[in-house]
Amino acid sequence: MTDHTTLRQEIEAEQRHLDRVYARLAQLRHSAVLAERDGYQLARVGNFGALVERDAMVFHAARRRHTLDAEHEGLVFGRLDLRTGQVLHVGRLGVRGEHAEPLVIDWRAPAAAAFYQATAAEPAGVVRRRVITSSGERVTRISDDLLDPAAAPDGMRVVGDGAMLADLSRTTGREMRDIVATIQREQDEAIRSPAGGVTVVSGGPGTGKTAVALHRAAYLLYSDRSRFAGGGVLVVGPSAVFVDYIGSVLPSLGENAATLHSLGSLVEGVEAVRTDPAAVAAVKGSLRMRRVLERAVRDQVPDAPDELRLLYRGELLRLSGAELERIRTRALPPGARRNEVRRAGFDGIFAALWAQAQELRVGRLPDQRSFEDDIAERPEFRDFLRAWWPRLHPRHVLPWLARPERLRRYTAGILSRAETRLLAEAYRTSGGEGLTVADVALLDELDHLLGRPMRPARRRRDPYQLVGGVREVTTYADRQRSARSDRDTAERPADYREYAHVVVDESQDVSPMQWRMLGRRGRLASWTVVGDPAQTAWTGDPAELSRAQDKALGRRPRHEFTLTTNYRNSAEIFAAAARVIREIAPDLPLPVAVRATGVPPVELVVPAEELPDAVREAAAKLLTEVEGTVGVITPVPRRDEIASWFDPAPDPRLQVVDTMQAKGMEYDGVVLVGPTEIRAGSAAGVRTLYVALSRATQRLTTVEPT
Ligand SMILES: Nc1ncnc2c1ncn2[C@@H]1O[C@H](COP(=O)(O)OP(=O)(O)OP(=O)(O)O)[C@@H](O)[C@H]1O
Repeated sequence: MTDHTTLRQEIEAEQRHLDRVYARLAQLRHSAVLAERDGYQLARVGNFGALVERDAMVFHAARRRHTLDAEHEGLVFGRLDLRTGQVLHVGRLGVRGEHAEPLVIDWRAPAAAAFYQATAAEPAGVVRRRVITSSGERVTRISDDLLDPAAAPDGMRVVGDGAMLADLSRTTGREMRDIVATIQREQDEAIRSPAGGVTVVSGGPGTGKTAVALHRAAYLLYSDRSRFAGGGVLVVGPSAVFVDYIGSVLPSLGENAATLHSLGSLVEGVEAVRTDPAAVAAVKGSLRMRRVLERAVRDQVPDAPDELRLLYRGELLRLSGAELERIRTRALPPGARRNEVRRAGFDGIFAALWAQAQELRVGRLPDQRSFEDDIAERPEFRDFLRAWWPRLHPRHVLPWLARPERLRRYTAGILSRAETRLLAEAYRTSGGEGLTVADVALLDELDHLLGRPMRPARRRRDPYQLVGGVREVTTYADRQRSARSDRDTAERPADYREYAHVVVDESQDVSPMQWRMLGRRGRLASWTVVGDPAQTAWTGDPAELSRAQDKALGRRPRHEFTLTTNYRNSAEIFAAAARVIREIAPDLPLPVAVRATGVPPVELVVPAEELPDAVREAAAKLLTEVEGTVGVITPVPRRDEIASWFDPAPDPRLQVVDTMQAKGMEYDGVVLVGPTEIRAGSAAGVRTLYVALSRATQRLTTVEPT
């Protein structure tokens, strides 16, 4: 029998299993439709527990099936032949046959762990591990590892040539892919780490930290759904470009219960994408900004009325600017939240006016209560209160920092003169350009310091509403879940900001003020924090940074994992990146890049005036050499200029990003513009260059102007 025939027979055998699975799914889907049509009476008959389970299974099956239809990804991707003779198929969701026999085990279930963890050295009862690749409902490839040859029964066949490498050689798209079929053992350990406490995953470029973080979110949602889907899982990445890139991984795993945000979009209604120069980001991100903002929130509003005049029964009642200021400061003791003690300020005004009215012996003075009612009715008095002590939004207060006189007062003794100048300049020049990512943490801090005026309660959502225009499979379990989550919503504050689990990606770039912002969202949460200190762009105080991180993460137990294999870069490309980081960290342990292409990076040096043509040509060349995406990575200040060289865009596969937006990203080909400028751009320039050099899977061209 030829190898080819063996392979075909094995593929056919897997196809038969896959057909059975899809047939069963079709049945489950059908019964879900029936269950829905029959209404919710079902829950009242028969064994309650069994019904709930069946409903849940149907719900999951249909929902996941829907996702899979959309994703065209393989439902079943693995098979384990165990020493016991048992055969398990591993897939994206669990499916049971008509007699409750497992047809597919969810990859997150304990029984599937061996698929990722078994090795030849420690086979964990697995004789043969098979990776099954399919397209739609057809098996296209299989690839085996014989882990325990001694235990292999006669006739067991071993086929294929390494699913992992085949997977790594696939073309990079604009969106990250899930790695569920080829998760490696060290990654799996981090993914399945205990749900509580803080899981810290570190590792060099391309080691799969982001992939691990996202699969971990899916794992947690599976292993304790009520806790994590009810409370919410927040996934935070550095930039909007990055969040777009990773946005489809969780849905492809059948998960829609996580919330993805960039650091620039964590505050409701804000979507900041601009970044500050490193020196400015270091000031805005410093914990000292908290003290600066504390002063700001206690300050007078600009253009506040400087006196109050009120004619009452023929007498002029008057509070001077100094009196108003005394009342204001008395009503706003240190630590009080301005928006929450507004009432105390108003009471102070009423009391002062009443005292004056008594002193002036205003004729026919009613009792104090009626006096207050009288003046509270007056529109001009209400206007005064609104102008004197308005309800402040963080977006009202942040621009106060753009006023040099105010900024000097707020920063005196806290920031150095040079830092104050940097900040003043940053706010002066930002003019109409809007907020930067670092400003968002300041807004969040202001929100915290100002406090929130009570808001009207939100309307309850109809738990049986249409989802996306299509009625979701609604089962008893579904309705229970919906009722529960509605209750949760009602019990949470209207500004629901506390999650059950927070995943922080590219954590090395989270500033101290941003850690405070994250900490507020995860006071009761468990955490997954992934990052690589060698890639940090932070140029501020490192001690302050670790203090802020420790504070956000609290005293929860930490579980640390290190990833050691670089799956992204070709060995040739990573060697170029490694040379750069070695300049400042000669002893840093670096990951091993597993894939060689035989193509070294290209280094071009061109006269400055020829730069646009050279960059365009280099990009055009890479677009012909690779099938997937090409990234043009620029120094931060030149992004818009260089993007204009590609207007109109020559190819949808091309993206122009600056070095900050390039964080966490991946392209098949990269044109890196101005390595020297990137290196000199900030105190963290070498690290930033290291990040930029480690973005490409196949081709890297650097273009240096002279
Ligand atoms: N087990 C795996 N199987 C297949 N591909 C993998 C595996 N692990 C990682 N990869 C791929 O390697 C690439 C890099 O992964 P990822 O972006 O998660 O790395 P990272 O550690 O976050 O990188 P960086 O720190 O440079 O941003 C991705 O294309 C990812 O799909």
